[in-house]
Amino acid sequence: MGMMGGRQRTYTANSTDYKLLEEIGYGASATVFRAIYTPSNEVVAIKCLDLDRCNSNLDDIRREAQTMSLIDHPNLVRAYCSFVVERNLWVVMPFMAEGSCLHLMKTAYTDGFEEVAIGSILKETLKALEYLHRQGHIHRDVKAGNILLDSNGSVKLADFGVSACMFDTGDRQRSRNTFVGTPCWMAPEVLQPGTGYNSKADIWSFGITALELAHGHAPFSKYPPMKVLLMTIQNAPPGLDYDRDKRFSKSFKEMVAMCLVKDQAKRPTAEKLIKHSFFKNAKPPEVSLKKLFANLPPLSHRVKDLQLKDAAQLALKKMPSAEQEALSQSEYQRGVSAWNFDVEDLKAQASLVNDDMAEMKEEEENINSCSVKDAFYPRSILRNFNSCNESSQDEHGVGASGQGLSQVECLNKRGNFVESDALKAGLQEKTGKRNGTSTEAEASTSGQDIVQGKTKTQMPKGRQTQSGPLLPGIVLSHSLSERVRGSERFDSEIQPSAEKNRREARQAPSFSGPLMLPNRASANSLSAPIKPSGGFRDSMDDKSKANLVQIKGRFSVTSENLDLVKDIPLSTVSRRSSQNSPLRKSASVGDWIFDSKQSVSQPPKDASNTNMSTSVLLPHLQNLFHQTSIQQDLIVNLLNSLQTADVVDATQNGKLPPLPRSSENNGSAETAAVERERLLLRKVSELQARMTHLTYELTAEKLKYIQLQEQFNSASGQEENEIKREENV
Ligand SMILES: Nc1ncnc2c1ncn2[C@@H]1O[C@H](COP(=O)(O)OP(=O)(O)OP(=O)(O)O)[C@@H](O)[C@H]1O
Repeated sequence: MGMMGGRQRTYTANSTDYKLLEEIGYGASATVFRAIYTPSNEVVAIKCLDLDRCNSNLDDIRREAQTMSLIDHPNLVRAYCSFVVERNLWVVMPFMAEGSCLHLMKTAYTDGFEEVAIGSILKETLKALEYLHRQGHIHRDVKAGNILLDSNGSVKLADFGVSACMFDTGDRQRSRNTFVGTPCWMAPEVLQPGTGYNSKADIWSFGITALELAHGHAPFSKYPPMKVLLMTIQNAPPGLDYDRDKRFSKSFKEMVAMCLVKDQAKRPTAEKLIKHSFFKNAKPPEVSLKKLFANLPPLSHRVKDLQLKDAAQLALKKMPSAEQEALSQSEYQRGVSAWNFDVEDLKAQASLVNDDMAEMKEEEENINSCSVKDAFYPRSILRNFNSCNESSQDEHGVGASGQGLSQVECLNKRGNFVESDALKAGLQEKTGKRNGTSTEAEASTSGQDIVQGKTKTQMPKGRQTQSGPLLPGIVLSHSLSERVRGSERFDSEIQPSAEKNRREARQAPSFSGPLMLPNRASANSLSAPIKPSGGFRDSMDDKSKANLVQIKGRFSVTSENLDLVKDIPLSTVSRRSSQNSPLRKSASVGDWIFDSKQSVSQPPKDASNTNMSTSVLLPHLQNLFHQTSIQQDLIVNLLNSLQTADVVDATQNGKLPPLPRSSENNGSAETAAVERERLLLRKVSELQARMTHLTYELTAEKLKYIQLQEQFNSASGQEENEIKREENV
């Protein structure tokens, strides 16, 4: 049983005493529900943390839970009690009817709040920080998502999941050299391992939160975590812009600038900051904040709307990029061909696809960066657990106990992704009632949403309601290996879709991949290496494989669209015939080489078969004749162009020594002239050799042509004879 601070109201650690109502929020590792505590009929909030997704030292969880239950401040959300239900930890807290500032902004204030409201929110938050810091704690996750509002306008800072005790020593002190929190809000010194940090890290996050409340989003929030990390370390600190943010006062801008100083030593303490003129003028929250939610639907409706939005975005993210590409192209075509398109709509759709593809990359990067991050910083996202502990209600024992808030390592962004994925899985997954209890549990989220006293019956017998105070024995009763197995099981249950997504993303064509050419010479790229195949082409269907030469941006360019025969008059040669031609382009040198085996020693089988009817043979031979004459022309053209181009090239490339300009250096001029002559001679002999080679090819082609003519003549003679014979008969 837990008590409400030092006051008399108590809360039992028994899940059957709580009726879960609708979902009111969700985060990386937890889902929060509105609930009724039946013994007193009081509305509370219950945060259900999935223990399988938290990978922490359970002793730390217990210590942290004990410590957190001792925190008591009007601007801090404290836990009434906590207990384990199935594989979840339930944390019972006061219900904050208007949810988080982040939710509120997403719902109705996408461009941020007015300065008056911001002033009140920040002042209350700063009071909470001042208290925490005085108690020796660092919150480490100050952000709009963790600032909760009640309908009377009161403001409370929540989620101590990543908080740490400044008085920690030894291992726990060292652990403050780890990466904890959400990158956008994290101070430079937190992002640089080894630097060490203190409560001033919260002041930086507080400054970022101020910008978040002012603009509706945190600076750099569109970028992937690793980029945010680098930008925070390398760039000048973000701030309110004197031109763009004209609507904000000088004192607000000044206060933000004080918080966002890179050198932590130069940042003010919470105690000092609260004395700033910006806060002196701040209005009481009940005056300035109530009107923010005056005309809004209840929190549960807002949360549902946001979930739908998130789900739609996720669905788009899951769409393989090829489909997105197709969608994008079809949208483009539809828009362009209809001529009645709404430009704004098109732009929005295009940007949606674009953004989303960027986000998909981001997602991928997040996954990668998380593993990188985890390698650098063993603790990524940490969460808070709180326990009710009847025997530890000493209000002042926080620092004295020396037990700092533990760090509870949880799954990273991937977990976040899975969480969103798991939304579909329903309430039972989130509340520790997974096995065969879905119907009842789901019913609890619909309609009037009340799960009257069903929680107990929903528990599987074997592990039913391990409720009671959060003590090591209880938590540890799930042995670590069991939890690891559980974690694996969970991963395998939920991950396939996430994994599939990632696989799909990986298998999707790389838009920045190399330029792939079809397996034949492209006449306008004489020096380009020809790749007969490529990974990229493998992912395409055969038809597009044959034609695809480049994919860039959102639209693929196919060879159909390209004039491949710009420089040399190959356009008359049919593609197929040029492919089968004995003349092919050498990939390495760009020379035309002659496959004499194919052309001379292996006369066409069809042609050698004199029994074949002339009507079949004739078009074939005509075609060959046509090809051969084209090839003859081609060789002559090529020869001519080579003879001139090579000399010009050689001079331009500086292979030949320049002729001396003055008569002063006669000796050196003579040497240069000799050298030049020598090089020219070599060039001439090279050209001669090439010419001989080409002449050989030409002769071979001529020979082939004569052979074909002979075959043609004999075939037509035979046919004539046959016709005559038939006539005679
Ligand atoms: N006591 C409460 N009353 C009302 N809403 C709450 C309460 N606690 C949490 N919420 C809502 O639930 C959301 C998620 O809660 P919380 O931040 O504790 O989860 P989390 O998993 O730690 O998330 P994150 O990792 O994003 O911080 C909050 O942003 C808020 O909207």
